[in-house]
Amino acid sequence: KSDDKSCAISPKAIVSDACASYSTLEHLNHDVKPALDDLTRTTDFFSHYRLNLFNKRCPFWNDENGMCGNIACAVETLDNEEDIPEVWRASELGKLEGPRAKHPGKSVQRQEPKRPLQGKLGENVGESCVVEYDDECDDRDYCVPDDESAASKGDYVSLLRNPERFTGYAGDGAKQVWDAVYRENCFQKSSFPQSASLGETYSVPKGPAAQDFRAVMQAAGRQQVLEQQREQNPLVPFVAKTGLELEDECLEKRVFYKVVSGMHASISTHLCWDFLNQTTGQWQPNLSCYINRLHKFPDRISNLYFNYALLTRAVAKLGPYLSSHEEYTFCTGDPAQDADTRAKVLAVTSKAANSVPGPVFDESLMFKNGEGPSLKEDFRNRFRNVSRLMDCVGCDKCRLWGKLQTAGYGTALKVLFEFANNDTPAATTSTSDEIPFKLKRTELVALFNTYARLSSSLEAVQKFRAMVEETETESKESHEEVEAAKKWTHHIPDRAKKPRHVIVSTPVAPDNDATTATTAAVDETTAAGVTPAAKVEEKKEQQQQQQVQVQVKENDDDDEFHEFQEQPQQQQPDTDPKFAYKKRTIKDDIDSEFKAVFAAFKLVIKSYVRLPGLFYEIAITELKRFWQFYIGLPVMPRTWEFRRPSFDEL
Ligand SMILES: Cc1cc2nc3c(=O)[nH]c(=O)nc-3n(C[C@H](O)[C@H](O)[C@H](O)COP(=O)(O)OP(=O)(O)OC[C@H]3O[C@@H](n4cnc5c(N)ncnc54)[C@H](O)[C@@H]3O)c2cc1C
Repeated sequence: KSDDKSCAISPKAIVSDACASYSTLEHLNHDVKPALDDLTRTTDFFSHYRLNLFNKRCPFWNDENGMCGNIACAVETLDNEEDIPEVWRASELGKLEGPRAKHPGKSVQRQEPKRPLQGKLGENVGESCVVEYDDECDDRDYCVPDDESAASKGDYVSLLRNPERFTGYAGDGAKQVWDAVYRENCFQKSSFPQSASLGETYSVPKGPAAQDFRAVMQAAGRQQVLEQQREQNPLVPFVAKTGLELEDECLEKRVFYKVVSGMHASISTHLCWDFLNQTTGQWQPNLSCYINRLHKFPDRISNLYFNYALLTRAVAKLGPYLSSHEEYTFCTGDPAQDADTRAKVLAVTSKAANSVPGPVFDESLMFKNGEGPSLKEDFRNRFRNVSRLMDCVGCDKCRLWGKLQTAGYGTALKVLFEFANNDTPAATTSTSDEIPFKLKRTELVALFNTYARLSSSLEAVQKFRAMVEETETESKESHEEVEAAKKWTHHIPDRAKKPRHVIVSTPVAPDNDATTATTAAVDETTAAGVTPAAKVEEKKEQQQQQQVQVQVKENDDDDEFHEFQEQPQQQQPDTDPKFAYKKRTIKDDIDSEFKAVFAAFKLVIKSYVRLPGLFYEIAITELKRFWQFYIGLPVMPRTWEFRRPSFDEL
C-alpha cells in the first residue's frame, strides 16, 4: 500500500537509469510535442501503419477465450454488457475503424506502380508514402517482422482513425498477456556473470516465485528507507525500482523491465485519459482510473518517463540518417510530399537532440561487460517474445497499438544498441559488422508513433497530477470545514452551561433603549462571571455556528433539534436581557419546563414518523455512490452522517 508521500514526484529527481530529471523531460516534451503531433497527424507516411492483425495465432496458448467477444474479457465495468448500448460495448470499442487496404500482390504492384492500393485508404492518401515493398529483416531486429509466419503481408490501417483509448478489454485474457510479458523478464542467471560475482551465494536454488517474493520484500524495504530519506531531503529521488528486481540486478535487466512496465503505464494512461463513461456515453478523463493504476505506483510513472528518455535518445540519434536523401526516401513517387515529410521528421529529431543540453539516456553503459554479446542476444530474444505475445491480445485496437508499440521500442533498441554511436550519416553502419544501417518504413512509423504515445502520456500524467492536487486541496478544505462544523456543533454554548437564573443585583427599569439593554446584558454576563469581551465572542461564535450549520446541510430533524435546544432559552425572560428586571416565579419555571418536555416529545414522535423515509433516502444515496464507484465515475460526497445530539444541552 502506498501512502500520499510515495505518490509525490519530485520534479528535480533524476529518473532512475536515465540521465535527466522529471522536470527536464517535461520541459523537453513541451518543446518536442507540437512537432511530433504535426508529424504523426498530418503526414500520410506516419499516420498509416501496416501490420498483420488478423491472420496470426497466439503462438503461446489457445487464445480463443481471450477474444473481446468473450464476456470475461469484455466486461470490466458492468456485470452485464446487455445493459449498455451496443456501440459502447467492449467488442465494438475494440474493433478497427476506417478504411483498410491489403498489401498489394506482385501483379498489382507491376500494373499499378503509382496507385498500388488503388485508393482504398482514401483518394487523398499518398500511396507512395504508405506502401512498403522491402519487408525483409535481419537478426539485429528486436521484434519479429510482422509477416514472419503468415502468408499475408498484412493490412494498412489509419492510426488517426483508431486512437489508442479505452476499449473495455480486460479480465483474464488481458491479464494473461501482461503476466506473460512480465515473465519474459526472468533472465538466465548465467547471462549476468558479473552480477553473480557480487557476493551472492547460490547454494540453495530458489524457484522464480521465491525469488520474486524476496525481490518484492527487498524492494519494499529499500522503498521505505528512501521514503524516510525523502522526508528529510525532498531531492532524494523517489524509487524507480521494481518489485521484480533481484538483489543482483544489473542495468540491462532493469532496462528490460522498465521498457515493458513503461509501455504498460503508457497504455494505462491513455485508457484512463480517453475513457468512455458507459453511462453517459461521453469520452472523458477518469481520475480514479489514473489514481488506481498509476498515481499509487510512482515506479510505473518513473518507467514511463524512462521510456520517454530512451526514445528521445533514439530519435535524436536518427536525425543525421533521416536528413540524408541518399540514406532515406519517404515518399518514392511524390517529391513534394517526401520533402514535406522529411522537414517534419527533422523538426522532431532536432528538437529531441537540442532542447536540453546533454543526452537524456546513455546507451553506452549497456552490454559492456565481457559477456556483452550473449547478454544482448538474450535481451533481444526476450523482446522478440514480448512482440510475439501481442498476437495473443484479444482486442483488435489494443493489438494494433500493442504491436505498434513493441515494434517502436524494438526499433529504438536497435537504433541504440545495433548502430554506431556517432552522429554522422557516414557512421550509419552496424557496430558489429559492416551491414549498412537501414530502417524499414514500419520501423520508423512505429518508432515515431510510440514516441508520440509517450509524449501524450507525459502530458496526460501532468494534467492528472494537477487534478489530483486540486481534489486533494478541495477535500482538505472540505475536511477542515466539516471539522469546524463538528467543532461548532459539539461546542455547547456557554449559555447552556451557565446558571439559568441570573441573579441581577439591581433591577433595571424596562427600557427599550439599546444602550440600556446592552448594559443589562453586560450586567448579566458579569454576574455570571463572563467578561463582556467573552460575551461578544460568544455571540460571534453562535453566528458562525449557524452559518456552518447551513453549510453542512443540516436536515429537518437537526433544525428541529436546534429549535428544541433554543426554544426554552429564547422564551425564558430571565435569560433575555430585556426581561432581566423581571423576577422569575415558580409558574414561569413550570411553564418553561413543560414547554421543554413538550418540544422533546414532539421531536421524538416526528423522528419516528420520518425514520422510514430517512432510511430510504440513505439507501438511495448509498446505492448511487456505489454505482458511481463501480462504473468508475467520481463518487459524490455523502450527504448524511451519524451525529449524536449533545445531551448536555438538553
Ligand atoms: C498489449 C495490450 C494492450 C492493451 N491496450 C488497451 C487499450 O488500448 N485500451 C484498453 O482499454 N485496454 C487495453 N488493454 C487492457 C489494459 O491494459 C488492462 O489489461 C485492462 O484495462 C485491465 O486492467 P487491470 O486493472 O486489470 O490491470 P492491468 O493493466 O491488466 O495490469 C495487470 C497487472 O499488472 C501490474 N501492472 C499494471 N501496470 C503496471 C505497470 N505499469 N508496470 C508494472 N506492473 C504493472 C499490476 O499488478 C496489475 O494487476 C491492453 C492490454 C494489453 C495486454
